[in-house]
Amino acid sequence: MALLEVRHLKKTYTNRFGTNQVEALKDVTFSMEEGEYTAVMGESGSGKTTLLNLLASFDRPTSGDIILNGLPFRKIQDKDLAVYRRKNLGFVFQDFNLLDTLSVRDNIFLPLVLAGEKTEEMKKRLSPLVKVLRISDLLDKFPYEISGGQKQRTAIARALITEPKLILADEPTGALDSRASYELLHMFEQINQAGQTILMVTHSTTAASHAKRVLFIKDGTVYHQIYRGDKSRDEMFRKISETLTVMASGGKEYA
Ligand SMILES: Nc1ncnc2c1ncn2[C@@H]1O[C@H](COP(=O)(O)OP(=O)(O)OP(=O)(O)O)[C@@H](O)[C@H]1O
Repeated sequence: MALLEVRHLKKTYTNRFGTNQVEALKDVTFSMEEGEYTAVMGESGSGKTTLLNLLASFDRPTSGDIILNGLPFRKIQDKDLAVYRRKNLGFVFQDFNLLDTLSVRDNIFLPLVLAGEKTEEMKKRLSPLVKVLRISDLLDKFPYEISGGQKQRTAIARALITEPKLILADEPTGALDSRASYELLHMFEQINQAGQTILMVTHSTTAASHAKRVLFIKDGTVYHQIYRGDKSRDEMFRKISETLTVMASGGKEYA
């Protein structure tokens, strides 16, 4: 059984008066096995954020299904969604979303505090994580005292500490310089090699070339996908660039 199944997902936004409709997702179907690392790419307005919001259970689809670990989101009541999300999903955003009033340590602990986890368990999970992410020395600092790359690594620790089934990353390198981006992508690869399933939305061909698979969204549907297989990263980068060029020029080739 796949870890994540997305079936015929459709999302139509309607304005308040019901006079204007935008079909952001028309019919998106794909699945992800446990341990996969998938990047989602597509032009601006193609529906990537919409897809991520639905996968994050921040919004409900117009029709279609999202099934994580055998449980359709449809069956989860609105009042239970926040707890479900906290237990099963980890989030890494472009702008880190750390709280400036909390130390690095407390930012990382936050989802476990909200879940009522015991202090002992929180500490046990923290130490291996911060070692891998190289933020052990920063735990008593505050977000405004650390660099962008360090903030993003803190955000990754916060996402991983709940041991989520799936990490959803929205443009995680978007606010980082090239060195910090490289470090983050390297870290994602390490985390993935350790078994973590990751889905990352990105505009960056470099970022996507680190993933094991790239899904291309165009006009609200899955237009094409590339598997890394035994391709080198350079080769993967070239394939992604070619696909983006074909897509931008009307995209008949794969349609
Ligand atoms: N809340 C909303 N209400 C109405 N239309 C929306 C809403 N959110 C998105 N849309 C429309 O749905 C379509 C898909 O938007 P979406 O934000 O998912 O694209 P995207 O691929 O993430 O774009 P970008 O790369 O620029 O972030 C666009 O036409 C957008 O204008």
